[in-house]
Amino acid sequence: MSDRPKTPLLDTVTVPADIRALDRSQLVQLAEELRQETISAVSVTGGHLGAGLGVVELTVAIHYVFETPLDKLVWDVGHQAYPHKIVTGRRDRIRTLRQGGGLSGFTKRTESEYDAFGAAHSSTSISAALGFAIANKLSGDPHHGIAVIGDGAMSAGMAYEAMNNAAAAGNRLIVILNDNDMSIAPPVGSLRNALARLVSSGKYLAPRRLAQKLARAMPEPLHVAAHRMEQYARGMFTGGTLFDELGFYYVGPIDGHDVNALVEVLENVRDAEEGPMLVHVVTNKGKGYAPAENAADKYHGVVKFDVVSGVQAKAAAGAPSYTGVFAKAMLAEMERDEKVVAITAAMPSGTGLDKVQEKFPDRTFDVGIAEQHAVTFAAGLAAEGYRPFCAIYSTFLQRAYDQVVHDVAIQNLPVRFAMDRAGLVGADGATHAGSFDLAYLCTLPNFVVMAAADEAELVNMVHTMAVHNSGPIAVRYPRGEGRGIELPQVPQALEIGKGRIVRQGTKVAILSLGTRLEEAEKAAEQLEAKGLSTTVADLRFAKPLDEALIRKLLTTHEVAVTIEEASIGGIGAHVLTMASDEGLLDGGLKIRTMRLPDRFIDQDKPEKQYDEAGLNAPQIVETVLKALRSNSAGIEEVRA
Ligand SMILES: Cc1ncc(C[n+]2csc(CCOP(=O)(O)OP(=O)(O)O)c2C)c(N)n1
Ligand SMILES: CC(=O)[C@@H](O)[C@H](O)COP(=O)(O)O
Ligand SMILES: [Mg+2]
Repeated sequence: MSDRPKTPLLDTVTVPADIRALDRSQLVQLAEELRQETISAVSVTGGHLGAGLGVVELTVAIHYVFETPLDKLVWDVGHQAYPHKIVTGRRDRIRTLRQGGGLSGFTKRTESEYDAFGAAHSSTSISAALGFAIANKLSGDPHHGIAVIGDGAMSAGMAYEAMNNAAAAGNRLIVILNDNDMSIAPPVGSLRNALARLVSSGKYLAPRRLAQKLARAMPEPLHVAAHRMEQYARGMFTGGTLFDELGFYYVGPIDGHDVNALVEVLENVRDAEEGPMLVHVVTNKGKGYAPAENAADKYHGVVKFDVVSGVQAKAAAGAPSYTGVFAKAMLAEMERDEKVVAITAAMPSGTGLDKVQEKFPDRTFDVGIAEQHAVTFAAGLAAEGYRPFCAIYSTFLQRAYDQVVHDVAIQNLPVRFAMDRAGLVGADGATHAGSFDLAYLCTLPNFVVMAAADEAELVNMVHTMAVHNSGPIAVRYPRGEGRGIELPQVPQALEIGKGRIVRQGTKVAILSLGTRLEEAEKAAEQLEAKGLSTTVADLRFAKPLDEALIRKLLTTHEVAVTIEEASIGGIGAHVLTMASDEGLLDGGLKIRTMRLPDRFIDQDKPEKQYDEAGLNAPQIVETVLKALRSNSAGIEEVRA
């Protein structure tokens, strides 16, 4: 248990009104105590640390200047909101972060009135804050919509869609750009250079401040001319024009760790008649905690750690992660075929492509937080004969669905999709669960969709994708470790649409897709022990179905159960559709589908989440027994 820091001033703060009751001269101390409390809390919970440490002063200044929760504060991604949670009535629960029944690791409307908008997927904050701003303008409410968005999140198109529409909000919309020159990895693209120019032009603030003072001192007609001069002053000296052209009044760059400077600027911005405003603050990710500041990733995501040394708890040496196996398989494919290229959307380490980038820097592309662009960029590469792998988490690929349909499926272009984090993901909770990729991909003509049941399967599936060049193909695999089984030395290309029997029985058939196979095999053991001979099949392909295998299983067993770690609309739905189309249900077959429930599952340990989802061995056994007890009407007969 890490010793709690001494926080005499923070102890007097429960909600932001308590901050606003303080003297401004006390804010520096408050910020430091808030930083120490954040470090202490995350040392026992793990989670996102660096981003939160970078916005401690900003959090204090925003809640000091603005009348939250009446002013609506929207944190982009929300991973930096732990200090915000501590000063908005949740300090007593901050050590339950990202745990079952505890606080979410992101902002969440149902958790607090101070969480104006839920987040976790990036770059939504300006759109949401604009919604609040326009609502206030329409209702005559003088309060603001405030978006705090990072430089990484600013690389997503959605941010520009929102800014393009923002002028209508006038002074009700305030965007605070938190520029720490970091995404999860260093940021990419031209925006980074534009922001760097802004930051390096520190002298800029003086001329504009001078122009402002002039503008205010002049009578009306000259005031307009001076205002225009002030606008040009901005354009002349900095890239602030980027935001000016989008209709924002650019203010910055400001030292994001100088709480007094922040308060002064935010008070001016709050009271400005002009708008929308964009305040550019410059911060350090991991600020105030040396192990984070000195880490390459600035402690973006950490497990429990020792506060004094910063050393993170070592996970017991287990099986290689699916991500690591994927990266290794990608390296082999890129060695073998120079046409194979790899694309990530700001997740090089999360997808394992950082390892690939080291070896093949010219054939590995980090496009920033831009999944839509990533997919169509890959489609362009495929159209030109390359073999692009888009490595995008299942949940983040949701953002690029139209590009998947319109640019890839309809044109039948051979883009490969490596969908990591498929299924339930544990501490990140519902926003990051990869629940829907089977539903959203298996409806698409031309697509081949696979699910790896273990890490050996994943190696063969990556190879299958590399050599499959006649249309789009996707593989899904979960977060975390594999089963610790031997990997194929020479990967084998799988026959498209062919599943496999992993255990032969006669009475019960379990049709598994993906890594629930392990639970299916356990369930088969338990059923055999009850005298119920059980077949287990790994379908491997969600699309195209192995119709011959499925037909055989459904016509030679009394009970059939499908199981997948995916929402409704996955393999179960497709097997039932095939079975009903072919009349395989007419002969009294008892078939049940097991899938994720039709609700969002909050953060918890993955095994607990799968228990809650009803997808573990005991629940498979129970499903089979209930089916056996049911009569022809499907009604469970109660034993006398
Ligand atoms: C659509 C989407 N893609 C990817 C991610 C993964 N992700 C979480 S935080 C982050 C980096 C955000 O960088 P920035 O906005 O600069 O915030 P910082 O961590 O630097 O404070 C990324 C890529 C995400 N949350 N949402
Ligand atoms: C905040 C965010 O979206 C990412 O940092 C995400 O939490 C990473 O997830 P993994 O830890 O599964 O890579
Ligand atoms: Mg950043």
